Amino acid sequence: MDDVTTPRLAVLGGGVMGETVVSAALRAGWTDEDVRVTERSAVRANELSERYGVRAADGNAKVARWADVVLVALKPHDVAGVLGEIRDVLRPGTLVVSVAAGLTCAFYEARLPDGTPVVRVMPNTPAVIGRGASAISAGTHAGEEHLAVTERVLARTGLVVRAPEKDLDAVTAISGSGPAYVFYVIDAMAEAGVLLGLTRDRARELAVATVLGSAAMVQETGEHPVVLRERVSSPGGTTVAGVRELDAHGVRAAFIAAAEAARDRSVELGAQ
Ligand SMILES: NC(=O)C1=CN([C@@H]2O[C@H](COP(=O)(O)OP(=O)(O)OC[C@H]3O[C@@H](n4cnc5c(N)ncnc54)[C@H](OP(=O)(O)O)[C@@H]3O)[C@@H](O)[C@H]2O)C=CC1
Ligand SMILES: O=C(O)[C@@H]1CCC=N1
Repeated sequence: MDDVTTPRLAVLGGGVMGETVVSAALRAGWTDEDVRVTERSAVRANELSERYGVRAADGNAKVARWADVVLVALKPHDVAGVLGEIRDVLRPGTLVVSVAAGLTCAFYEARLPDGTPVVRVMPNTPAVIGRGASAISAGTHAGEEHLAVTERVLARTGLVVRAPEKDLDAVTAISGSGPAYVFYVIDAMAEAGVLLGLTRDRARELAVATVLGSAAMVQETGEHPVVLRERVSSPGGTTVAGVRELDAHGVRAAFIAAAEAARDRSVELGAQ
């Protein structure tokens, strides 16, 4: 594997995240000849093949032998079995990239040939529209070139940051699972609008635009969210009345508890 040619990319598991990676790699310059995906279900394999023009008919071992980069997008409890299928066919130097929640680089290194470079990634689903946030960490045998290749694969998914592996369970809790929290907030705001008499479509349109605009405002102004919140809150006005209810209902504490629970679950998934 080198940095100049496009490495052959095998995605093991063509579910939500596997498909996201396939589509991002194709947008980043990989041709459909240079990407293969594996799937348990033939129906799903056909669907991916028709949608992206990539080969999806082979098993994990055949595809892993062919690849320069093997990206594991299986559910965490399926990974150990598949590593058993591919460990004896990997060519020396093949990079293994994992997006599986909780599973450490050491988990892979213990199940793959000595010296296998491993990079652990925690992406999120907005990657599918190029607006994701991912953190990547190198395993014991992965160096700068392996991180760089991983960044090339993820180049069209959105933000990609490098992080020490000890942070990855926290990253999983915040940005990995985070889109679900934000979708939850959007749904709750829209539902509130319906309660107050807006049509469902209008309420959702306003909730989405408000979340998008507010996130963009934090990013573009560089201001602290508290400062921006205070700027919305006119003295004696509507916003302080609303925010007082969020405090009274423990919404901040609920977000912290959600993040801790997600972090703990990530640690638990990695302890198999
Ligand atoms: N969804 C998300 O937002 C994120 C997910 N991740 C991680 O990505 C990984 C995949 O998650 P996600 O895409 O949501 O899950 P999915 O269930 O959608 O994808 C996994 C896919 O792998 C298939 N599969 C199972 N066993 C095999 C096998 N032996 N060979 C080939 N394919 C197989 C599954 O088929 P079948 O359904 O038939 O079992 C399924 O289609 C997880 O480890 C998760 O932690 C990370 C960040 C975000
Ligand atoms: O829910 C999960 O386990 C995966 C990992 C982060 C987002 N989805």
